[in-house]
Amino acid sequence: MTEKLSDETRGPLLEPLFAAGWQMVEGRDAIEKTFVFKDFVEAFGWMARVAIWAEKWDHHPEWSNVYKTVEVVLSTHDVGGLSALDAKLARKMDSLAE
Ligand SMILES: C[C@H](O)[C@H](O)[C@H]1CNC2=NC(N)=NC(=O)C2=N1
Repeated sequence: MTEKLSDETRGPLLEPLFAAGWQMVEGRDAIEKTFVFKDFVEAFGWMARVAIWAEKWDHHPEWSNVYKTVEVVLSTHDVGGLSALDAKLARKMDSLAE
């Protein structure tokens, strides 16, 4: 069952993501990161690969794409804030962008 991150669990899960360029969304329990790729094909290819994992895990990003830039916000709507699924999807996004 998905649960909102507790005070004890959020530090260890989120600190590595902050070090990797993620940050808290102002006024919301959500994380955001802007990914910039070489061109549109790279950006959209990455989105397609992420989408397969998102669907597999039934956990979907809020994102927008303009040419080679993808702005991502992750939060768990079912719990009204961050859950471990957001950290898991963020790590997958980072590894697929490498
Ligand atoms: C019914 C379905 O499983 C839920 O609505 C899933 C789908 N994808 C989701 N994605 C995200 N980011 N948060 C959710 O709470 C969520 N819930």
